[in-house]
Amino acid sequence: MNPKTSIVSNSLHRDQHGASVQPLYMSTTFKVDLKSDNQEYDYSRSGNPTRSLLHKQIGRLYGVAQSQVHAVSSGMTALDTIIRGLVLSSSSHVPTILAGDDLYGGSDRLLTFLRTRCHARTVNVDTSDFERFQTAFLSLERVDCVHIESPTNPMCKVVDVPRIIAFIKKVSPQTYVVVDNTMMSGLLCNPLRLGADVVYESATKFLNGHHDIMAGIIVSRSQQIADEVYFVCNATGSGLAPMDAWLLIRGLKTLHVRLYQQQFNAMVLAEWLEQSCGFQESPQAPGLRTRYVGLKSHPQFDLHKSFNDGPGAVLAFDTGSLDLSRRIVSSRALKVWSVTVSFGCVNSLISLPCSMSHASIDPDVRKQRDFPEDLIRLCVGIEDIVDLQQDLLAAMVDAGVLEVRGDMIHNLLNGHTARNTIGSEKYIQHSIYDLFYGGPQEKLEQKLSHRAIKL
Ligand SMILES: Cc1ncc(COP(=O)(O)O)c(C=O)c1O
Ligand SMILES: N[C@@H](CCSC[C@H](N)C(=O)O)C(=O)O
Repeated sequence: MNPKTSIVSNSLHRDQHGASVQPLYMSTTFKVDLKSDNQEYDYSRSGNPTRSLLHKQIGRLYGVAQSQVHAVSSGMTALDTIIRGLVLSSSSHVPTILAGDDLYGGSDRLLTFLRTRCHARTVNVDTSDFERFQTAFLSLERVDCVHIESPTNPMCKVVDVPRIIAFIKKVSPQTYVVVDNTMMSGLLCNPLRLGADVVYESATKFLNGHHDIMAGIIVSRSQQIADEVYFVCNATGSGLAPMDAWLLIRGLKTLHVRLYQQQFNAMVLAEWLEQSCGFQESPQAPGLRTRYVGLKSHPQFDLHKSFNDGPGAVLAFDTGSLDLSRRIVSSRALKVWSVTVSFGCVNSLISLPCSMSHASIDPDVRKQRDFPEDLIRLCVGIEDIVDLQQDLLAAMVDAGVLEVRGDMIHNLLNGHTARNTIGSEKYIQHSIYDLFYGGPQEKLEQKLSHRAIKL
């Protein structure tokens, strides 16, 4: 069964009263039957039925057994749990982690903490450049864990996940490959199928989608790895609270419709930023560059498409000037876009990573890693696309990025610019169908007719 169907299904649980919606077990303790030697629950740190239902649902998303899934209190807790369980537990040598050089600021902070305070060795390399990655890997005596994230947050670089995994499995099968799949979610990419050992997500993002809980999920390739992960969850008490697990189960049911609309909006915005909104001719913003893996102009568009089922809904653009970027993000003209960290939510968010989500990376380190300080990140929600375009355009006009000529402002305020020059419905549809199915709508229909089940 396709996960789009199974994660909505009510067959997740068998409630004694036949409740259609999953029950919430808001209980710390469970009565112990001393005569039974296989009682599932005694204490919620060790296990809770609502959390177990969530494990089952995530298992359906990733195609693994419920026992290979663990839900924890945040995405960072997920990474911490994996590292404690699989990397730091080795006492015979200095644990070594090889990670990317464009990764979420909090992950970088945790790896830096391990290096500076916990005697671990962490090395960063541009994982989107396979040759550089390979050289870095081979120069290290022993690597316990390779940590990858694709597309990277926030620069949207693509890592050749299948190639890296194949290489590691060949030259160093004992090295764990850990993938942060937050930017894609299990619906768009399943790194376990590509051979990863452990996949985790900040479920705070797409999986939940409503910015009302913090959560992380860890999915293990084998039961042996899952048992190591479970040991740490139980020992440290990092398991997700029942109410949050319940909310996450609910959020997951709409994952695919949210993601579809979010990607649709992101596709249109990215193409518009790149081609139609007049940036190229803008003398005020000569350094403008759009970064989105859904754009054919992205240098790794084909690579991304080869192992993912969609482009996701995070894009970014450089303006060429930090001052200009600050003016856009802080513009009072922004009414729909909210200046907020995070992504994957139904609401659209705009941010300046250098002073928000990635501020915890030392400015000198950001410089060494060519982190563009003027980068603006857009995390696209499910709102009406024209409202999103108009709002952004108004902020750019306000910030002085775009020159307003003639009737442009009139058109802008009346929505004509957005509808007419950005795209008729047809244009919009083509862009998303093109990406997902490799051709315009007519071809899609042909393809669908072949795929349809003959009744
Ligand atoms: C790619 C990525 N991984 C992990 C995390 C950590 O997740 P959380 O905030 O749920 O701890 C975040 C954001 O916070 C993220 O963007
Ligand atoms: N102040 C927070 C910032 C969280 S950023 C959250 C998210 N991953 C993103 O990329 O926007 C911190 O210090 O962690």
